[in-house]
Amino acid sequence: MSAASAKVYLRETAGILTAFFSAQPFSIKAVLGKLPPEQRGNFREMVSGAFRQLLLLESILKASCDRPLRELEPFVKALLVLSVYRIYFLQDPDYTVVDEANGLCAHDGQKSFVNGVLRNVTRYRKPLEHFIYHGKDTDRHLSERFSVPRWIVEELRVSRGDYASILEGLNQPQKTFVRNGRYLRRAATVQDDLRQGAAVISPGGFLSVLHLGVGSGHDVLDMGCAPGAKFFLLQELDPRSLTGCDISVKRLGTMYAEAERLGLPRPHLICGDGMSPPFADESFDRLYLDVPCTASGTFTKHPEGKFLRTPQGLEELLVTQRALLARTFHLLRPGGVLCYATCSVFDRENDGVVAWFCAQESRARVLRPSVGLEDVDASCRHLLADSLEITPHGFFLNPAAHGLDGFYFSFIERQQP
Ligand SMILES: C[S@@+](CC[C@H](N)C(=O)[O-])C[C@H]1O[C@@H](n2cnc3c(N)ncnc32)[C@H](O)[C@@H]1O
Repeated sequence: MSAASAKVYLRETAGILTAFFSAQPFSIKAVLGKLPPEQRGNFREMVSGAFRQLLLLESILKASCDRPLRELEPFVKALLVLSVYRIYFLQDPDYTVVDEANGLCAHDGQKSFVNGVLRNVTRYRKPLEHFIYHGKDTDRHLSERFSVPRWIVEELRVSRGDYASILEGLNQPQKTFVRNGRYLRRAATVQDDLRQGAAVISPGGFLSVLHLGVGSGHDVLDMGCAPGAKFFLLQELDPRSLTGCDISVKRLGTMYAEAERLGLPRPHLICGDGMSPPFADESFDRLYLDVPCTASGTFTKHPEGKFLRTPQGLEELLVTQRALLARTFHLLRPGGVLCYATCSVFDRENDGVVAWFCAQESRARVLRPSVGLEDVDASCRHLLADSLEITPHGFFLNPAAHGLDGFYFSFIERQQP
């Protein structure tokens, strides 16, 4: 790759980090869309890697910088974080990193400051372990080791004995899965897989849809359906009717082209709010409810999410999740089944919501179908087998075992009166 083209993805990565440090909105997806295809992999690696290790990178920088990091211009901080990531995690040659950081500086003042800090980083280089706290405060140690805000460590610790392993699993690069029809396998090269008609889906999403018990005589609703990973698998199961509903017209809009790409009939989609659903009660036999959540199970894929979520945001989501479950349950016919799903690893968003709901709705009963893996390619079946846990109210794809996306699902039947 030429030096000039190398700079494009570096500049874009620095741009994303600058926006983040300035508390401005940013879109990694939008940048991916405008980069030439051959630069996307480098950009993705760089931006995900920097967010994955952010707290550790900041610790390294603090040791080499004579000013508090919060006083640095966001762009300069971004450039330094990125450079330290390249030096420590990509083992890029020091001189290339310094040279390319220089090339992105706006003026000589920036250049000499960046040079000075990076000179300290490389001259007094110490192993990564040196920058991690190793004292008695385990939460602090884990927060620094896995570069995750402390509140996330605490949220996991209160409900999961294996919280350290989950944090480790979530800090790995993503493993992508795709399906062809109703068959799941590891992606080879995602772009090639997509060209050949595969669809990306998380292992947990795949298993939850297949075990909802959709039959040819069923009317099915997918609430919170966009952009459609589970919807299109539901469509493959060929129910009597399938309706997708989502509050976001923009997200719904992408689903028609995706159906066409997959060779499926034009989907029946309705823009509506699950809090006041545009359907009569008792209209459906099966309901897939993919609620908005912290998406903490997808920090492997979107490590920036670790820093965008907040404890306050989690509390608000819990209120929404309970309300959506309570409201949509009435859309089921007696004997119907709802799948409550999240891509969260926080127990309060998962079993916590289902337990709360079952305690106040006498007609709700948790079902425990046996979740088989026969539709999963033999070469990766063990990954799912090791990761799938039965919880008090549902099933949990645990990232601890192999770094798969965390996912939770529970099947709740509306009992006959
Ligand atoms: C986890 S995402 C769904 C992912 C989707 N099921 C899939 O498999 O591709 C949650 C979705 O819920 C939608 N949503 C959030 N609040 C909603 C509400 N009150 N009513 C309906 N949809 C809502 C969001 O727009 C978002 O598309």
